[in-house]
Amino acid sequence: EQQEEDVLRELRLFLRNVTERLSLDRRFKAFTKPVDIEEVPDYMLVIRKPMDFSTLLTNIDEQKYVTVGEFMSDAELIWQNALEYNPDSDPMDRHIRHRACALKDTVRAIIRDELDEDFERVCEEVKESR
Ligand SMILES: CC(=O)c1csc(NC(=O)C2C[NH2+]C2)n1
Repeated sequence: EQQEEDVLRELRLFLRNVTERLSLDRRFKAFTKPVDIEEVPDYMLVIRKPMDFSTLLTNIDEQKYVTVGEFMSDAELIWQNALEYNPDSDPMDRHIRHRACALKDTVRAIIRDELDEDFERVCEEVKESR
């Protein structure tokens, strides 16, 4: 009913705000768009489920996420994929792993500081009722 639509609209506003703030952070530039196959041809062979901020925003607008937990499952792919694709000791791999770890800690801190537990509980109840 209407109250449910109000809750999901507020969720989308929160998730868009978080994702847009991450997209503006220069440390996370490598994560803003899907990896370019021309530049990194073997990426799709190694990474089964690519994810990036622009895809998160599209998913939000397509109302894919009913809870913050569902959003986090996709958001976590961004740093998990980067750690998987860049395992070596060479400086470039270490650099992107450092940024992936910074992204993980940044997202977790934002959710801890800015998501009201009661709000997420209401979203979970909407999800269970569907
Ligand atoms: C988004 C992401 O994880 C990414 C984009 S390029 C890249 N890694 C490299 O280009 C090479 C450095 N060792 C492989 N990782």
